[in-house]
Amino acid sequence: MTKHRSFLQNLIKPFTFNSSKDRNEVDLEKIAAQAQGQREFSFDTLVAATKNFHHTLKLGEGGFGPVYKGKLDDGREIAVKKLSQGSAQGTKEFQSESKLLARVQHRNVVKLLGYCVHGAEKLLVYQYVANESLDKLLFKSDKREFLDWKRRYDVITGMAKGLLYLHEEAPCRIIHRDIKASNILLDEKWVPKISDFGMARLYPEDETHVNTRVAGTNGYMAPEYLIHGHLSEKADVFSFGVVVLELISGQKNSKFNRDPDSQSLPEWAYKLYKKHRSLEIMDPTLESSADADQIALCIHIGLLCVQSDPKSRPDMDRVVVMLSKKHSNIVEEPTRPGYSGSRYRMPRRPTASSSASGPSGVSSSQSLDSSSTLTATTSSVRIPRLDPHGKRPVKD
Ligand SMILES: Nc1ncnc2c1ncn2[C@@H]1O[C@H](COP(=O)(O)OP(=O)(O)OP(=O)(O)O)[C@@H](O)[C@H]1O
Repeated sequence: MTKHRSFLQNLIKPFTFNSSKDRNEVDLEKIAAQAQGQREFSFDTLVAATKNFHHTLKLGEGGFGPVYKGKLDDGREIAVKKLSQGSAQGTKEFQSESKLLARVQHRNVVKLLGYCVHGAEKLLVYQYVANESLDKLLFKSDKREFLDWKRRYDVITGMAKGLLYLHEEAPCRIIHRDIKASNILLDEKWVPKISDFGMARLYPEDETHVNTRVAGTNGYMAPEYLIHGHLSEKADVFSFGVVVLELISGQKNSKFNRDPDSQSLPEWAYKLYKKHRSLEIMDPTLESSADADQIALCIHIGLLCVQSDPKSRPDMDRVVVMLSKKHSNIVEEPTRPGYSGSRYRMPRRPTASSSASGPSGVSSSQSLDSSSTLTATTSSVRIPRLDPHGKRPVKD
């Protein structure tokens, strides 16, 4: 029996602690709990950090609300997003989703430091990313030269790795839903960081918001999401492909006008690809830094990503593998690109009563025909009218 007991004690030994170790254990738990608690910021902390949300600290305003720059007492710079009230989520869900999203950690994804709930207000606190967003660099002629080919290639590979992480490796499955040049931020070392991730989880079934963003993000939306609301990782793959083609051409898809015979940047790139002239889409400012093989490879990958049929598009895992190749010796051949909503405007007609898109809501019906152009059908998708910036429904 004694023998038996000492055997048991030996067995348990590694799992028992003396009193000082016990204390350490308690301390560690406390620290962990505090760290966890830090994910919840008090409103006062954010008021102090942003000088009461001073207008001079406003970084901009997106579809989810205004974003302010701030500085915490410990010196960390932050970006605070005040969410618009449209969230369908209650406080509890918002808190648990935000906690989960705060565990998302990747070099190519903006870090969510935490959140704050103050009465009806909900706020998200991000790490501050010093350089501008990709759209501000790429589509402004005086800034484009900062983006030589190496930097653009690094943005492409970084975005691909960040998206792969969100789709397959993060603590929860994250479809971004809004990959576009303005949601790629560059840090002081030009490392690309995907911002605004997790909005599909925080605004899960908010039709109004989804529709606002569908309309507000013309040029990047996968056709099946734009038209039928089908959201999957492949919708992100499509948007990624558009950004790749924008990075190479310096052309904004939603304002595409380089070729009167092409409705969009992907279509233009596809036509040239078919004639073995794909390099002609290259931004002239890249001439001195270009690596022709790498650019051809990226155009090929971009075209695979923007294919009309989501099933034909590669997943991000495959994209990362393809990007690591030296030459464009990929076996997959791209088929026609899907239409991403840049040139076609659906005929608008006012709805009788539209709680989803507000009094100005319009109902349009669309589908893709075999060549991926928009045609009218009886299925209904609500598309609100846009303001000149394409962000919000316009009140009639
Ligand atoms: N973490 C951050 N660090 C630095 N600037 C940021 C950060 N997050 C957002 N910004 C800036 O704040 C502004 C608003 O960003 P936000 O993502 O809300 O909107 P957007 O990308 O312009 O539009 P949308 O809501 O349609 O995506 C942008 O200029 C963006 O560059």
